[in-house]
Amino acid sequence: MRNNPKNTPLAAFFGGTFDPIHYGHLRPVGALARQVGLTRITLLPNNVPPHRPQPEASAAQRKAMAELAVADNPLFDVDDRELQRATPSYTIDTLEGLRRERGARAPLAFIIGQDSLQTLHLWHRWQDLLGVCHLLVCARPGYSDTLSTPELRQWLARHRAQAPLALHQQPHGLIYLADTPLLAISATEIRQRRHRHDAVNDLLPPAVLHYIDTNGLYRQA
Ligand SMILES: Nc1ncnc2c1ncn2[C@@H]1O[C@H](COP(=O)(O)OP(=O)(O)OP(=O)(O)O)[C@@H](O)[C@H]1O
Ligand SMILES: O=C(O)c1ccc[n+]([C@@H]2O[C@H](COP(=O)([O-])O)[C@@H](O)[C@H]2O)c1
Repeated sequence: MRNNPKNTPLAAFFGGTFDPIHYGHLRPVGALARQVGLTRITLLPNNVPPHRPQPEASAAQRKAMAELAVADNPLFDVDDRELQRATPSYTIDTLEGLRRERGARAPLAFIIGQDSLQTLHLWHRWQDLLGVCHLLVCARPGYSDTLSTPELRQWLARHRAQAPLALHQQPHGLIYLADTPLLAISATEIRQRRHRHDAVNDLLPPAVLHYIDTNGLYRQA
């Protein structure tokens, strides 16, 4: 594995449907940034999520909510490249594009929650992901640390990083399971609460809630 001779900072991308973005996204990745020493997390809202029903909010609305959620936080920015493609937002395609832009030696990471790790073997070309990036995994309540298939368990054991330092030294190839706070929040629950006209203000940033209200989002079941 080639190392990182120029000490390029580890770039971390956090993909999601973000329908809508909520504290269950933002708080674990904030803790992850402190643990790993990330100076920038780039949110990557997807256009056509590969393995789930299509979002209720439009791509433009989900992007706008992501931007509002992080407007006051210099740790984050938003990259809308997946919104430019009408085809399914396969993560490997996006990461290969980022790798081409950044060169072979720059350290690159993709952030997922524990639920995504459990189903990673269903992703398009999942076995190629570590050839392009590291995977940083946030804990999520209700999803076990033990992976669902023997294949995934062996793959994790082969690639697991015990400490964050190696993530900065190698350009790709490691999986880091971070000890992040557990937040039992999902976008599904937020949409359902809105459909029932129940409050959601404790679950997402006020600017996002204001946008949801102003645009009448998540009112039709
Ligand atoms: N509460 C949470 N804790 C940790 N990770 C989370 C949490 N919510 C979402 N994630 C992670 O964030 C990424 C994007 O998630 P997504 O936008 O699908 O949110 P979601 O709340 O799971 O949405 P939905 O309920 O619509 O499926 C995924 O990798 C997911 O694992
Ligand atoms: O590449 C794939 O096959 C793939 C399958 C499922 C999810 N993903 C990506 O994983 C991220 C989290 O997905 P989701 O559905 O939980 O929002 C988001 O960036 C998706 O585009 C990617």
